[in-house]
Amino acid sequence: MAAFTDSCYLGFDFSTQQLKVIAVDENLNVVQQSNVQFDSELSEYSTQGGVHVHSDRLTVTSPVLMWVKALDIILQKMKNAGFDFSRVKALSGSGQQHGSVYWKKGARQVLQNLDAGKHLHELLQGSFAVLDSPVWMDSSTTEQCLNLETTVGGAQKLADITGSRAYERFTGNQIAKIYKTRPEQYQETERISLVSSFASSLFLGNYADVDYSDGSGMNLMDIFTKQWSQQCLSATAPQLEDKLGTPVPSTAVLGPISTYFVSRYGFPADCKVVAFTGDNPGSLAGMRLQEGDIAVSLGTSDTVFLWIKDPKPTVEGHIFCNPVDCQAYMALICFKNGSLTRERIRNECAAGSWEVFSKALRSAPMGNNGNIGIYFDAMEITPPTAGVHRFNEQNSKVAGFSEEVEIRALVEGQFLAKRVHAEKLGYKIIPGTRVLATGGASSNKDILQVLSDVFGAPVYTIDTANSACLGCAYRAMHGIVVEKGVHFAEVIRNAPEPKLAVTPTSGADKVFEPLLKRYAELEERVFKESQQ
Ligand SMILES: Nc1ncnc2c1ncn2[C@@H]1O[C@H](COP(=O)(O)OP(=O)(O)O)[C@@H](O)[C@H]1O
Ligand SMILES: O=C(CO)[C@@H](O)[C@H](O)COP(=O)(O)O
Repeated sequence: MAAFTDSCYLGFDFSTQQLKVIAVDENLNVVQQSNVQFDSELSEYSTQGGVHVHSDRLTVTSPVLMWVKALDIILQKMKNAGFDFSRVKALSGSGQQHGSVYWKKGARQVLQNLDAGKHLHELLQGSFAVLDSPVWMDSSTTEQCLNLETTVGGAQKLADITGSRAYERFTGNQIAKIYKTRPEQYQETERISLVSSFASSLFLGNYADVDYSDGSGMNLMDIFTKQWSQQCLSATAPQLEDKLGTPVPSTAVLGPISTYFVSRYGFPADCKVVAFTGDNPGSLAGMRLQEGDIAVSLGTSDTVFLWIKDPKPTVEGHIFCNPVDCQAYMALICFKNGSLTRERIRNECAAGSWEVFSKALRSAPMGNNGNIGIYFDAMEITPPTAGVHRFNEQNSKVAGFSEEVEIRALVEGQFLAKRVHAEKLGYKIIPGTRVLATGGASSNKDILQVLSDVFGAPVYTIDTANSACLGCAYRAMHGIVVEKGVHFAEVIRNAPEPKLAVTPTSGADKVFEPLLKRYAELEERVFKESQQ
């Protein structure tokens, strides 16, 4: 029997639609979970899906004070539930990737002198030079992307340095836009954080450095030297290095928790804050990904990611530094039209019910009688194009599908896209490949069945869909022993293994092989037509 132990570790996730937290004990058992939904529990900020989409349909931001208030609320909820904060030895966390926070001159001092009698959102009201933080859904910085690529010598050259060609949502391009369109606010900015390092700054009571893994999503850091690229910094905005701090290993202990949390919630004074990272890197840690596995995250965005040793950056997809092993990397492809598009089709074709949606998935045949759909409600990232496109089995465009066909076309199309783009980057599904699914939609077995059929591989899940939180609770635990040279894998050796959720339906490979080819051709056609 596992030994009883009182200590525990917290992992937070500041994701797109909500703030979540998980506590694990020394035996890696989850002992507490909580969350705060931005739209419903912080309705005063009027977000939809956690964000504000601006009138140009390209600019997407979130109110930074909403995230601060969410932290006040979640800690209060834990306190009300009787959670004993004095047990917390270390904490870490993650944030939606690429988003940026602009701290106003003087904010460091405010962070260092927080009055434990007041809420954080009251204390930090005047601490941000930009109140609406650009987030990963933003695609308004094409001009800045072109400028950056031209300055460094092209898209591939930029990918060779930073792991990615210029992407609109990447933080450097967002900073360049702020500098150009709001120069006074840029001048007023003392420090720029990612959502992840902003969140760790709150716990630290000081500016926290950006970690290598989330820092790889900025188009500013050299992923091989793990330092800022001077060429990229100077192409982005003046005095930028001063505002960014220094990148640190994702395993770094940043310091003890701020006295604010000690006095207000009863955290121990020596509770350690371990560097926060991106939500996808956090999930990589939580899912116990092994080489050869493919992770599919079905959160607000859909992402596909892998653990890799020898990165070869290209102009499609991203290479990030690995969050748990400084020698390794992770490859990632991001799809913007994930859960929110599934929700739209659910609302239009399944009376707003996931059960009805699932029933429709089960009743339409695998392969959907050759009907294929591409549903890019918002400007997609992979590939960068927008619009809804439906094709019948002869590849002719059709105006609409029946409700059942529409639902299956959406889910099959989303997974065909994932496999097509992963294979384009050279990833092969081989016997023994495991697909590890996570994120909100991974709780839906009928969606996972389609994933398994399209990938021709078994799909595994872990007990919680919040793998980023879990991974960060594990990372917090690792932070305590990392200086002794203990590897992450050793720390999580006794964590529960992912469990088999579904296996491919017999005959799925024959159905999907031709569809993969057709999907790739149709998507290419849609993309080319959009460029004319
Ligand atoms: N049963 C379900 N079937 C399909 N999707 C679901 C189901 N339950 C939740 N979801 C989706 O999960 C999404 C939230 O996933 P989550 O990983 O928590 O997102 P994020 O971390 O980006 O905030 C919701 O937008 C919702 O569409
Ligand atoms: O942009 C990316 C990854 O590059 C997104 O995956 C964001 O990190 C948002 O994550 P979710 O809130 O959808 O989990």
